[in-house]
Amino acid sequence: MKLHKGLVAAIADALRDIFVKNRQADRVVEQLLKSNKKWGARDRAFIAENTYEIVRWWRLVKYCAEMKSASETEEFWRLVGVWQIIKPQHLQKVHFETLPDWAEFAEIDPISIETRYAEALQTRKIAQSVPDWLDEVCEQELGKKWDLEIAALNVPAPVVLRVNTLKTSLEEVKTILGADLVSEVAGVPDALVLNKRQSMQQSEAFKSGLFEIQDAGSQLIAPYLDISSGMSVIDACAGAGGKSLHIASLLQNSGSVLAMDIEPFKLEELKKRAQRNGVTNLETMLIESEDIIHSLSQTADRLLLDVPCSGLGVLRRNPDSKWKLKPEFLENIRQVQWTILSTYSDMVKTGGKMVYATCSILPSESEEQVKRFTKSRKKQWKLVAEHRTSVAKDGFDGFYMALLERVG
Ligand SMILES: C[S@@+](CC[C@H](N)C(=O)[O-])C[C@H]1O[C@@H](n2cnc3c(N)ncnc32)[C@H](O)[C@@H]1O
Repeated sequence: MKLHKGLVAAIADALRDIFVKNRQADRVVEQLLKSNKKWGARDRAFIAENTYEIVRWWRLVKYCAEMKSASETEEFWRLVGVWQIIKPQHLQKVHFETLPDWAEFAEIDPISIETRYAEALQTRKIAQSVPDWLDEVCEQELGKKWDLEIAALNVPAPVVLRVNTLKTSLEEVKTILGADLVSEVAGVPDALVLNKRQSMQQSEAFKSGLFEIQDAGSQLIAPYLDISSGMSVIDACAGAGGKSLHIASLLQNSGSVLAMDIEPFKLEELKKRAQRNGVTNLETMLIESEDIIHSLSQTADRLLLDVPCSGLGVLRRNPDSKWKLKPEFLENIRQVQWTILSTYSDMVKTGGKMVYATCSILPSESEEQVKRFTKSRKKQWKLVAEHRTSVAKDGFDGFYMALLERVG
């Protein structure tokens, strides 16, 4: 592949938006590709791939370029050039022979970059591209496991579909998409993984609600609630409803799903998705104050608390969150998780069950919160089971789920 100035300019602009204007990487790439219809499929793939790669390996690329930070367009051009030099070794991808002889790349010395790259590999936080504070927190909480986990979290994730059993079956979706293009996932009955990455949102099958895009680890959470037909289920941190829709399909539209959140725009998106999915047993409710929670005391057979978290378990899908996450956020979010767990749990009927879930690899957001909860509510709650998925261990995003029963 030959480097073209137009493509490098596009990647440099995207990086500037992400790192200087602090915009979300997936939005930036989506908007960039939409606004330039003249690029062909290969160009689009090149821009998206290289932008995400540089975001993922940001610290490593800057180290090799001997740059502390970047804010000017020419600095982003240089970083794109430096990435082209280290990429073949780093990702074992054959790319192109030499960097073009452009004025924008005049300051790049391939030999010193190779030397810096070899040095970088000696230090995990540079080689794996993580901020100092995050490397410390994860090492402290995970010990040796952190080495394997961060290496796996730096590999792009596959595209996984959840077949919507309200409308179709796994076999039917396999036939529609082509049985040789998808694979089943052991232990996750509605999941199909695409053998080759591609966007599915424009397909007719998606638009008619035959499947949703949802990681296999995430697909284990709704079934963990141990749902039976006719139950009333509350999903109290429903967001745009990935798991609410799954709950509705497990109920086969019987009983009820109450999807709650503090963000109205997420619930609006959920309503559209529910319609596309053929869901008829779901209502949404905006949490405007804690009074709403108290008014629902002892009403749910099942409660899902898919709490807000660091998102460290889904880093391979959102590599920019490595740079956007801050220690203060982590501290604050643990407090929010605790408040949700200790107050919202009251919505469960005695004899009912709840799942507390995070997409975090950190015990402090997960196991430790549940331990603290069961210890302080010994007479009311008992832990039935807990489970973790891990990119390093099973190839799924890093989710934690605990099933608890209300006994008093
Ligand atoms: C991990 S996300 C949920 C993802 C969603 N369950 C899904 O499957 O797509 C956490 C959600 O909690 C919501 N949230 C944050 N604080 C909350 C609170 N105090 N009460 C309820 N929801 C809250 C956020 O708006 C966010 O949508």
